[in-house]
Amino acid sequence: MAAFLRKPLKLALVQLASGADKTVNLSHARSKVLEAAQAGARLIVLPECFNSPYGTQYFPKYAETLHPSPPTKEQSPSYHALSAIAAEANAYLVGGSIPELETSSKKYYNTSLVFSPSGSLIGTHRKTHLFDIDIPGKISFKESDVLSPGDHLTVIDLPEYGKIGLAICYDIRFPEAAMIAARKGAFLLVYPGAFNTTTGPLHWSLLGRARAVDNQSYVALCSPARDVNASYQAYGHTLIADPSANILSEAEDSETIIYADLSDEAIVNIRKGIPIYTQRRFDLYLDVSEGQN
Ligand SMILES: NC(=O)CC(=O)C(=O)O
Repeated sequence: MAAFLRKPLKLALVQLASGADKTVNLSHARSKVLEAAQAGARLIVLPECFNSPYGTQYFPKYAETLHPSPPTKEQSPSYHALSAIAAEANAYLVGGSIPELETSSKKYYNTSLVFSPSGSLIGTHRKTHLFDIDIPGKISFKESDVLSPGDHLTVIDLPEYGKIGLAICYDIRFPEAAMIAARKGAFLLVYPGAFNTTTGPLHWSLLGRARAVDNQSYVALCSPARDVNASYQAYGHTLIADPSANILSEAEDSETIIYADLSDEAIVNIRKGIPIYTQRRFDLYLDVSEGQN
């Protein structure tokens, strides 16, 4: 079996505490990413909306322009900060996500930027499934009031290590995208995400483990730390699941960094033991949208 992960990798997920001040958030992200790099992490992940509070009322205020790429520092301070932080840390950096304004279409997106250890942008993902839910008496949220959905699935090659699938938060509820990334060879599925205190206890860990067991890949879910004064309270519980769906590490709800050592053997062994990869009947479910009314 070909290697999915070419050499062992220490992964760090930063459960960052962010506030209203973007400049402070960026400099705080820098110090936590450098701390993770100092501990040996070579792939470091920040949470969804890591440089702002999370909420539809905040997206326009905090949005940055990313095109044409590279943007100027005025257009996107976060782009330049993340690029510099990745280079200083000498690590791959999944820059959580930030609200993006595409000036040509005047559309807003929830966008993740990924940088190499030299500080080059190597991938982006715009959240493809928007968080529009209504659970009476608990939580109503409608990202689509402000945001537009991205229209691409994202797999990024980290040259020394292999491929990662990248998606954002609500995207995890759609197993098709995860399976496509895994079948393209991703050893890890990364989700910066901000579940809340209603859906988090119900589904966060379940979905992380489900995507791991479906795909026999590592899964990383990276949340902001909970801010009890915020209008939207993130669940926290940043976690890393292995390809057998064991939770290798899980945070509580306050700021912290969690780590895991990822190896190719863990992927190869579970795929040998429970060989669903070769047992799949794609002849029976070529087009899963067929059942749609
Ligand atoms: N915030 C999200 O995008 C998703 C979420 O909280 C959920 O799916 O639950």
